[in-house]
Amino acid sequence: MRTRVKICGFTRVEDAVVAAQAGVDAIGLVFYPPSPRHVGIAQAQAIVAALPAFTSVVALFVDAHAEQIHDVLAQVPIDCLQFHGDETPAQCRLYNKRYIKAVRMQADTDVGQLARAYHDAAGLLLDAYHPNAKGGTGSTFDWELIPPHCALPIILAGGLEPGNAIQAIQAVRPYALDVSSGVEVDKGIKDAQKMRAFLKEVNQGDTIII
Ligand SMILES: O=C(O)c1ccccc1NCC(=O)[C@H](O)[C@H](O)COP(=O)(O)O
Repeated sequence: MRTRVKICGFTRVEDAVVAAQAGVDAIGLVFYPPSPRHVGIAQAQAIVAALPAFTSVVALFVDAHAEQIHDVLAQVPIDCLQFHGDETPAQCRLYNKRYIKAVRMQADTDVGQLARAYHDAAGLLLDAYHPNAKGGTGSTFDWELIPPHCALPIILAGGLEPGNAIQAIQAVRPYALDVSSGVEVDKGIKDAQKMRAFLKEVNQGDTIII
């Protein structure tokens, strides 16, 4: 099975269009005001309206109030939610939407236990831990912490870039890769060449494995 790619943290229509043309599977929109990649409703609507069919839209939240999430869902066509905070399984299930639970990996993180707790998630996104940031840090983590088998699709994130995508695919064999900082010129500003290079590398990685 080919490795899917989500590029996260778009703030500009033109960047999302380039990503879609290059073959990205999903784009991520950050609805978390402290993030430099945060988008408002109008900007999110403009980005989604510019996308072709079959490019999924993932909306990312960090411990958001339910009203904020309902507000986004009512106004922006979202395919999937992504929770990056301390949301419980019950909170993730409130919206009748497919969801991804993000986990910031530490030495004692029990991925198997999390997969059981969030058993109805569409995937577990495994990201680097940082004491002061919830995501989008550009840091990798020790991929040895990921168990070889998991009941949920694994979405590998954290410090990916053109240059380590093949290595990531070979080491982890994830369902998908998720990248943000590694394809940017600045936070929220994507680099067309880096996005294309990343997607090309993932295709190469899949070819090597097959
Ligand atoms: O991107 C952000 O600013 C962000 C802020 C708060 C929580 C999550 C955030 N991003 C989540 C993502 O899905 C990123 O793509 C993921 O953390 C990987 O980021 P990076 O290491 O920069 O590739």
